[in-house]
Amino acid sequence: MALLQIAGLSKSYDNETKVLKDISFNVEAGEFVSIIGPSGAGKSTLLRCINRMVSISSGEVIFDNAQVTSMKKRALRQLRTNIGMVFQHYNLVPRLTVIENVLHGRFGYKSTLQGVLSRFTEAEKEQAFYLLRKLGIEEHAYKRCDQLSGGQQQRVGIARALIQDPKLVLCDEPIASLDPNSSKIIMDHLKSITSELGITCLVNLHQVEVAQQYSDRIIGLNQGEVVFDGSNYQLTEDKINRIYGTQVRELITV
Ligand SMILES: Nc1ncnc2c1ncn2[C@@H]1O[C@H](COP(=O)(O)OP(=O)(O)OP(=O)(O)O)[C@@H](O)[C@H]1O
Repeated sequence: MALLQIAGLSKSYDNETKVLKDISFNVEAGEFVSIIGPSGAGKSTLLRCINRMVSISSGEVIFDNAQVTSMKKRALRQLRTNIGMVFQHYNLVPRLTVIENVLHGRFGYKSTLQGVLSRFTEAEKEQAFYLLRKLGIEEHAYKRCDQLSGGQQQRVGIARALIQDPKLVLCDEPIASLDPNSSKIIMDHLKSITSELGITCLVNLHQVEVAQQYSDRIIGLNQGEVVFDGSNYQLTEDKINRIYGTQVRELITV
């Protein structure tokens, strides 16, 4: 069975306008899937429905055989432990050190008291350093996060997601705030999460060509609907036009 199954998913924030309309697709374990589409197409909302950061208006999201749509508190906590999230603006605690931010990824496994006291095991600390080494930022472990560049901060965000030991990592425009060099470093790391660690990745992207370069599969959203679902080779100019409408030329040449 697919790791993630989405069937007939619709979302409205105001009970009037549907931001997502009858979305259906599956993601297999070990896939690297990009979601592309113009601004406002519903890409972030879709990711937020998957980990229930927003409620689902109708339809089904099934993750790892569990029905996400109806999950209550305890089940949601478990879900979010299994799903790591990487954000455009990193969502780190700026005044805390890199290593502290990474260890925050373990909070889902702790009791409230352990969390408040920041009690982490030696194995968790070793794993945090291992991940920082893998991501090439171990030397910054004791620096405050706000002393790091954007690209370095995003690598901290990736380490924090990975230390959760997730089955799926959701990335919401992970390179939208980064220069081309840092973007490449981040995309290479995200790709290796799937190719080396076997963790499934679902990545929202603005840049078509980045999606084409890195993805096993691309899903195109337009006005809340899936208008393309296929491989890079199937994403012809016609299909890109269907996804972006008239904005296509501008976006492709960015
Ligand atoms: N919390 C919210 N409350 C009300 N409307 C929202 C909320 N979040 C998003 N929307 C609306 O839902 C629609 C889809 O937004 P969403 O952020 O999911 O699109 P997106 O494809 O990720 O866009 P972008 O690429 O610009 O981030 C937009 O019209 C947006 O204004």
